[in-house]
Amino acid sequence: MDPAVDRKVSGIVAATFTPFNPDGHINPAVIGPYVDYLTKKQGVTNVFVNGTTGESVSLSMEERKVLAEVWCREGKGKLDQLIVHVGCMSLKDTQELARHAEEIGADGIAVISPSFFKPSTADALREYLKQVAKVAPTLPFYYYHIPAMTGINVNARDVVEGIEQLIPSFRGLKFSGTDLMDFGQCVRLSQPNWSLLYGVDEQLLAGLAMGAEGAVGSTFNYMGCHTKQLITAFKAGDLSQCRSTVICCVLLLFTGFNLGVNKQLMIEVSGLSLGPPRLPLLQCPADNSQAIAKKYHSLFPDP
Ligand SMILES: CC(=O)N[C@H](C=O)[C@@H](O)[C@H](O)[C@H](O)CO
Ligand SMILES: CC(=O)C(=O)O
Repeated sequence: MDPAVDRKVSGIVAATFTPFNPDGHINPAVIGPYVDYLTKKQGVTNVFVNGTTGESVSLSMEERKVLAEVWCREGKGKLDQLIVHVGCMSLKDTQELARHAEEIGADGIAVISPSFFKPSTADALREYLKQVAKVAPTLPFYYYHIPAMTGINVNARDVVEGIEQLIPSFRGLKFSGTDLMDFGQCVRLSQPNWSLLYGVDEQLLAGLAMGAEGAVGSTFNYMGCHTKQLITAFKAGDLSQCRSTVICCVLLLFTGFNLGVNKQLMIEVSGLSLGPPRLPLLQCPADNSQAIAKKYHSLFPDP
């Protein structure tokens, strides 16, 4: 088989949280136990480091490099695929992180659009992505579409159509949008060596129905096992089983869910010392986090 096709990402990919000390510095010492928790307790062997969940845009370049390095080192021999998100506001910084990811042996890079100065057309964004990919040509390249966070009004289908001509290392898309028409068009345009990864966890069933081959998400940090069951049920055509997992996910995330709550829930479920998020995000108040952990345990009882 073509090695690129063989290395396709499928199944679930956990978008990792960044561990901080209470004083606000990154705490890479937690990454070793974090890898063991994901692989042994959640059955998750793919990670997406320094993404939205990892608060990458609130991290310094140096912090992002250290985190990527430690994830690569600790994940060696334990993780199947480690994708590093390298997108920054500046092309130069994004290129620097892309080169760095290649040097440290990551399995792929993903890039979000810059969002302060926004690309006004799909072609502008494609040109930007091309300039990033060309400095790390050996690494599988994924476009990370997340319009609710970037505010970019460019359809993913317009970005990816024919992009393999511009970016030979292009290998797919992480689609964290709710526009399933747009996602469906990406599926239609997909090439055999692309991975189409869906990124709105509470709508994963719809993403799978439209043709997603895998998913990247924050909730797989603590719902990895349940989400794997959902994917198995989907493949077996058991839609009622799929719906019951999805409904639990929707119920859990329905009220007042944000990254601070999400991180605290991971801390409660996993016991890992991930610390508070970084400002401007706020730590979840204790009464709120206990209530959500209780809800989690009632919706997803231990087997
Ligand atoms: C905005 C955001 O962080 N999106 C994540 C991935 O892209 C998702 O995994 C969500 O955290 C998840 O779907 C919960 O809403
Ligand atoms: C969820 C996700 O993919 C991210 O944190 O970037």
